[in-house]
Amino acid sequence: MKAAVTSGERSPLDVLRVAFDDPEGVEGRLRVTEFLTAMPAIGVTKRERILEQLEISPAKRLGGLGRLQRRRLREFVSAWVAAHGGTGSRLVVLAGPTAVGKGTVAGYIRDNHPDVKLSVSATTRKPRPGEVEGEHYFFVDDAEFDRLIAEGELLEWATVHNASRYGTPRGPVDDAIRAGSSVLLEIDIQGARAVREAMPEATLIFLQPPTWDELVRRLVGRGTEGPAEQQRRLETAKVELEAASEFDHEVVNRDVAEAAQKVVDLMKPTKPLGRARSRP
Ligand SMILES: Nc1nc2c(ncn2[C@@H]2O[C@H](COP(=O)(O)OP(=O)(O)O)[C@@H](O)[C@H]2O)c(=O)[nH]1
Ligand SMILES: Nc1ncnc2c1ncn2[C@@H]1O[C@H](COP(=O)(O)OP(=O)(O)O)[C@@H](O)[C@H]1O
Repeated sequence: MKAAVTSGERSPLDVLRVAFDDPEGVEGRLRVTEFLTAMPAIGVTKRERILEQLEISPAKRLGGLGRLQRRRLREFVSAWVAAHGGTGSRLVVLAGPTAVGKGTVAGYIRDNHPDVKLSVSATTRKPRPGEVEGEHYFFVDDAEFDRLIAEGELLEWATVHNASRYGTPRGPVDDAIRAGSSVLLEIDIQGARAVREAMPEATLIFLQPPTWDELVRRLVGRGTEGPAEQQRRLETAKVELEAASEFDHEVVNRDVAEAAQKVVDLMKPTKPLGRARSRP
């Protein structure tokens, strides 16, 4: 059974992805105990402490873990792999309601955290003043966007605000992850859901406004939409706010620099577990 976990160049994160995708498959039927013991530098004693810390019963199989247990195990494995010479790189998605400040926070990270890689999306919308080709977006026409979809070159794509299409080029993301870097995708809620489907080990962050009134103020204050479009986007925002519970983390965008720092901190592989938490 060990082969299922460490066969060839497959990382433990790949094994988790396969197990969660197909709970009845070989990897899905692996006991968590077998999976952990096959990882570098984890013996039986340490394994018991880890399972206690993760609050996972030793009898559990990978495919039988609940959503929170899967997330805790994925985060642990990502940190453990990073600490033991693996890549531990992370795909992180930043999404949230329109006008919450995703673009502003992502832009702040691009300008102030040069160590963080940001995915540059393809879009069919026209560039705005100050937007630079290949930095803010790859501006393409509909025919080119259709080609990107047809050739499987997009990790995900969506039509946003019933208008333009936006999509995440797969190549640069795969290259960065393979190189051991973490990558930040600033995309809409639909895109976040698609990434969750395609790459369950991705970390999803929901950017929250401090209050609804502040969100309205930012949308109106931005001045990029007329009253009718603003109203339509506010209706969409109400629905988008309900998606927060599908995300792994929430960050309130009260102050841009503070929110940016919280996102960057969430991109770092979590430290391997410390002392076992005393049970309440
Ligand atoms: N699904 C998806 N959404 C994206 C992508 N890139 C940007 N978006 C989203 O598209 C929306 C519109 O972005 P943009 O036109 O830059 O700015 P906005 O109209 O001022 O919000 C924002 O919610 C972005 O998060 C992408 O690659 N995929
Ligand atoms: N923390 C913040 N405090 C006040 N205004 C903000 C903050 N973050 C963003 N904004 C403003 O809110 C508006 C919407 O931000 P934007 O980044 O375009 O949102 P999104 O990309 O989520 O649609 C912009 O005018 C931006 O300057």
